[in-house]
Amino acid sequence: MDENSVLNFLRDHPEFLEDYIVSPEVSPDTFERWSIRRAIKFKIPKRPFTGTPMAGGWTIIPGSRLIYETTRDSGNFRQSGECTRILYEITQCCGQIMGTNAVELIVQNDEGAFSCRKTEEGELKLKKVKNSKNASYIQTIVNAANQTIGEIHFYIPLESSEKSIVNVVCTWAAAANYFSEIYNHKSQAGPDSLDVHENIAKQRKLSNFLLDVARSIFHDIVSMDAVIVKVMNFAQKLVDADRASLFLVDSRNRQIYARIFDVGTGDEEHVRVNSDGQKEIRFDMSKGIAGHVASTGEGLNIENAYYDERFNADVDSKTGYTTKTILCMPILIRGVVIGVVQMVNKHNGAFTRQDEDAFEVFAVYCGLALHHAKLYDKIRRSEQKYRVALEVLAYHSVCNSDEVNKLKKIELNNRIIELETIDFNGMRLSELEKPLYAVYMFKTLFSETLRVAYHNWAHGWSVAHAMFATLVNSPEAFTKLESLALYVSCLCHDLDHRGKNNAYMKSMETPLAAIYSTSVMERHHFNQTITILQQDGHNILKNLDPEEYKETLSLIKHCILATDLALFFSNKAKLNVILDRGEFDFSNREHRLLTQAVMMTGCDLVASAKPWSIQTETVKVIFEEFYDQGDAERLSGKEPIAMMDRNQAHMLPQMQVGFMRGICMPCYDLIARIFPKADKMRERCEYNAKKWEELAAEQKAKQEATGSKNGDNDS
Ligand SMILES: Nc1nc2c(ncn2[C@@H]2O[C@@H]3COP(=O)(O)O[C@H]3[C@H]2O)c(=O)[nH]1
Repeated sequence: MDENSVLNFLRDHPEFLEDYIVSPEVSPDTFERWSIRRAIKFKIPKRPFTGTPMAGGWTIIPGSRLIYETTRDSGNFRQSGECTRILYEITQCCGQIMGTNAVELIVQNDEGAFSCRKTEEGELKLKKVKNSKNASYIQTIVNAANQTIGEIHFYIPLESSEKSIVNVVCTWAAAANYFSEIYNHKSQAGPDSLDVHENIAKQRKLSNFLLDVARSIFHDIVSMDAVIVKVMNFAQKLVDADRASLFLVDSRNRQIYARIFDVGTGDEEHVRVNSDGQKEIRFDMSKGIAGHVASTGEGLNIENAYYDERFNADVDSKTGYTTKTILCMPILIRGVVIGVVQMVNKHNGAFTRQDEDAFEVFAVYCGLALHHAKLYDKIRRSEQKYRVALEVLAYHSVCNSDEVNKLKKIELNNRIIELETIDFNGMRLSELEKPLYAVYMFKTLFSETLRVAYHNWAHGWSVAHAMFATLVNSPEAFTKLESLALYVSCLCHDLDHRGKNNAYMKSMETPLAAIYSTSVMERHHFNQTITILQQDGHNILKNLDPEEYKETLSLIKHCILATDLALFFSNKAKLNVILDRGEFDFSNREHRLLTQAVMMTGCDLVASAKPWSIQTETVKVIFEEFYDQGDAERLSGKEPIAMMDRNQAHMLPQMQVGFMRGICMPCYDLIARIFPKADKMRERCEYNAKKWEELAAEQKAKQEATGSKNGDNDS
């Protein structure tokens, strides 16, 4: 058959030709190449956009839905090709919109340009482009890193309006592709853009998390340690570290201590939260990577800790853990380093630049949480102080001097009989008499129950008197300011005492115990002293110059706090050692302060050095107060100590022996070593101690004779 007869046959039998063309004999590539050649040859006019299925069974779905579905599914595509497939679909979409097949996708990568075609099985095949055909119009598609990731070659001329349609579609496609890659942080456009996407995906996770942290800080007001642990835990996972810890700066001692340590070991967050930086992990700021960052305020990324001379290996030796890589950032509040956060041992390799960037953001959030914690504590403390101030105000509301003078002039009988009947006419009382009668009725009803039996003004006076008697007999011992501080401290050392001791304040979680963590009552007494000094007409120190004023206040604080018996034992021990070594020197500031402290205790316990009759009378009221405290403790379900338990009253002499021998005698022995003239107190205390021992012995004998615990016959 010659060429003509073949052509005639094919013309007469079109189905034969079509069957051949659509048979496996002709590959899709060949078919597509033919269709492109045909379009070029005949400049086939564009068919109106009909929305009908095109070659390959691909149906136009208007606009973004197509892009959405393609990019949404891109997450399920294999690593290689999901970007190419999106570009291929977009190319087909653009061809459809332009009503032509004469479009071809060319993808670019490091190896050059490739033409992209679809096989019958729907696989995309890339074929290296040897010589580019002269396309009528080329639409480029770029990624977030502004790199060309593909070109759509049109082999038919496009109007400018058509070009802008194609441009819009491709721009959206690129954006959709970009976000689909970010969401799956995968990319075909080469390592750089992978970094970009990887990093942006991380940033997206980071910003979502930090938003969550901010929400928990400002909305849930959960414990700040919980927030910080949450932040640390996420940071540790984000930078893929094995351990994380938070160190706080103790600027007074130039040390840092672990507030949160070992975050991230095991499933649950194994966290040790030290509210006040207990001993476990604490070291000088001059040591360690943490110390260096805390001192310099600059972050460090250490690849091998043991090769870095700044590294503090002591902690490893304590914990048995081996540190290799460290990422450490300072936490700053208003430019001041308050702590450092540390990530330790990245699971693969060293911490990266991205880890540093992400972690820097975390350091800010840790600072935010810590700052908030401080503010929150401050608010809580000032709230407690406010409550105490209200209590004190209620207790000591001040009336003016004019009212006081008028009230003094009004004489009331010890007992006002007519008040005890309903018929009494209160209307006839003056404005001044009413409060006076109210106080009379209060005292008549409650004076025996509500007054503070021992820690009242009489005690303050007696302690001040003891200090006066000591100072007046040793005038050269202290400076004027020291003597002033000592005397004023004695007067004020138990201001606003409530008849309860520090142990009670703590166990009952009172507002005062919430404000002061140590020497609760003594700090309150000092605070009350300051409050009085700050009231108009009450500042007896106002004539001192600023330096003297400051020195005197500091001495008053030292003296009042020294009346906390818990501090006496260490003061006594230190001073005895100095005296035993013959090193005591009155010109030494430390020695003077210790002497003042022990003198405060000596004056505070002066009842034990008074004549026996006064000692027994005083002890009576002391134990009245103790038993009231014991009753209050029992009411709240707590067992009082024997000394405060009125059911153990028979043990009083025995307890007095313990108190005199264990505390009072050592105190007066020590004072007599420094002030020989004060030996009188020691002698009197020794006498009283012996008297209590006799009473204790009698009590014991009675107990044995009667078999009853308190020696009474009716056991
Ligand atoms: N057992 C006992 N305690 C005393 C005696 N004198 C003072 N105290 C206690 O010693 C404490 C010293 O400090 P405070 O004045 O706060 O409270 C005082 C009492 O609790 C005493 O004679 N016997």
